[in-house]
Amino acid sequence: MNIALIAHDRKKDEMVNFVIAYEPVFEQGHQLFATGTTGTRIMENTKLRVHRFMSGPLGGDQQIGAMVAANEMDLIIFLRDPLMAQPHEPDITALLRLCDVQGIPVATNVATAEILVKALYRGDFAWRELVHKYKPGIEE
Ligand SMILES: O=C(CO)COP(=O)(O)O
Repeated sequence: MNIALIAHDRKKDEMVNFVIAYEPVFEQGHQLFATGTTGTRIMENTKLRVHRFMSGPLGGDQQIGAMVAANEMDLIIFLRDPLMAQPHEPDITALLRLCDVQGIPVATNVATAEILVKALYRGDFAWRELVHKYKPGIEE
């Protein structure tokens, strides 16, 4: 499963603590992706390997969005800061919109993230493997 982890600045500690708590689940054969600073913080605090895209304000959300558009991202945990405006708000909205276009499970707070990670552990997202297997190639 390809999993994206994204957190705004005032949510980064929460994200790091969350990933530490569920590290045994995340290390079970999943590929982890993150925006730049979030990924760095996770790698500094866990043994997990994370593919880091650009920082969010510089286009990282859009890079993850490109994977979602291609139906290559399976699960997103995006701890947004609901109390601070972000300069790249349009990118954030676009990413969440693409999740709705493709029907990708996305959590925007830690309570929902916990439910999704427990579902991941149970194998509830195994259907996504079929999506990968039968995903049509790029049309001519
Ligand atoms: O801004 C972000 C998501 O919108 C997060 O970016 P960073 O992980 O680089 O701080």
